[in-house]
Amino acid sequence: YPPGPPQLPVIGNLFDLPTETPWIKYTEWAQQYGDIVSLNVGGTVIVVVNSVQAADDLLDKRGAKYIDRPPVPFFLVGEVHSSILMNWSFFVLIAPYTDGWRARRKHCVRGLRPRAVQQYQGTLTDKVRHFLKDVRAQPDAQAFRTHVEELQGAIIMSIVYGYDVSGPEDTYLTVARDANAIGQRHFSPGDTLVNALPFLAQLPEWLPGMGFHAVARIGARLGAKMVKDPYLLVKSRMEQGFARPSLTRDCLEELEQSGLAGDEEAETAIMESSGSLYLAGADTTLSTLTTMFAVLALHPGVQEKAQAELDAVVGRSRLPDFGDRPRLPYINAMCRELVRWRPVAPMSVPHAPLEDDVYNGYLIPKGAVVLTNIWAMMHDPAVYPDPDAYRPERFLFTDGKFKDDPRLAFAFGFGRRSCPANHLVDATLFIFVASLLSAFSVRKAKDAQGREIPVDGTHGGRVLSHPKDFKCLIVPRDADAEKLLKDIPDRS
Ligand code: HEM
Repeated sequence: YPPGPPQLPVIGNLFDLPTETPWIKYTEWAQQYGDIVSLNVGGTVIVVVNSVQAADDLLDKRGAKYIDRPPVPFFLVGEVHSSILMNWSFFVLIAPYTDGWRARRKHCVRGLRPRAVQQYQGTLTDKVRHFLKDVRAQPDAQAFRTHVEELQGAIIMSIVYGYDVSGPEDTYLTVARDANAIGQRHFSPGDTLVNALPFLAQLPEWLPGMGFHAVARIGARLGAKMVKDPYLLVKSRMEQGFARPSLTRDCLEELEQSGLAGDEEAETAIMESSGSLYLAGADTTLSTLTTMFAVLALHPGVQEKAQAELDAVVGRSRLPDFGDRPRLPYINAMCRELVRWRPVAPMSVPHAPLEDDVYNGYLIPKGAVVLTNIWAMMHDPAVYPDPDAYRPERFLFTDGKFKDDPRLAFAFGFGRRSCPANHLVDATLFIFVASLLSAFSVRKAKDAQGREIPVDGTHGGRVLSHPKDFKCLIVPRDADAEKLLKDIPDRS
């Protein structure tokens, strides 16, 4: 196996396994042991891939081998374990490599490809403008997080189902949010014991510590509802002839054109791939967008440069749109630097090899848990000097033109399980940052004595990274900005 920290008999590295911000410890091990590090936890081999070269060699070039996911017992069903917990086999992100996963992934990729995302630019712009209006109405120092949460929910429901959520208590949104909360709390082995020791699922429920069964039942019910209800809404709207364009509608129309309308298996694949997207996209988007507020509060100079660019290109009499994008290199560079600075999935999502593999003389056994250390790749000082500094200039040429960096695609993973939503995230980030800074300035909040409250730019988390709680002030830039905000039409 690849080198790694020393192991104890039987339990191996059980007590070495980092739980909070594991990417920091994994990066330290990478410095000590090299590009590929291995651990052993009670017989399961964990392989951490720390460099772009090794990740590319293994997960991309040998992608067919690394296409599987290790099981997440709390989420899965009888084929893998003899007991049934949440039964979220619909969830593309965690699904094992099967024909069912392939069909579901195909819809996600198709529905989120660049041409499809272009079709959603109007929706993204509208939703972000409503968000600006919400912030103006309730500029409280911590409420921005709630507004961002509502924004990401509104974007996903609109793109996936052509459905406008009615507000934070919207029925469809509430079900998705509650299901997601259970999913996020039970994903990693450190979150739920049954993930580390799957045999526990077979013990009687009345035993102490078996409370996870009851939670799994709630998760199962919510998951089924989240997948089915909005899908049936789209179907009924299509029958009545007024379904708005959406990922689900497009997939169903394509099915019809290929003569497969009514095919239960094909329709289920569409329903389940759509139902996966809130789970995969909600917290990732939330973390990324809220981090931008920390960046702005911490870097007033960056904010000023961005606003100067917006004023020169867009002016003060309208809000920006996607047509402005090619002339806003600094805003584009800010978005790229955000993805690099605080990668939201720092250890990606584990892959699992379908068969034994050998790399540089080391064995990576079938069924190992293969983690990709995206954090180390995005913070490699040889590529990004002073990596913990937020510096958009990394992505600009000396003449100020935008300098793209293909390495940033790796923030969305590698190989055949890579994130299908990278174009959507890119578009969302751009319109979000450009619109926000046209209307508002973000500053550190002040305490009762008028002293600035420090903003902690570091992140916490286990699987996803998220900014630690912080406060900030979001104030309209001036009278022009107030007018722009007032002119945003109310939600229809
Ligand atoms: C900043 C935002 C996001 C980041 C950084 C991100 C990153 C990732 C990463 C690292 C993976 C695992 C890749 C791998 O296994 O190699 C992934 C998978 C996935 N992401 Fe994202 N993601 C983001 C937002 C979204 C959004 C908004 C959606 C949906 C609308 C989404 C849908 C998915 C899906 C469906 C998968 C599973 C793919 C599969 O297993 O075949 N992601 N994402």
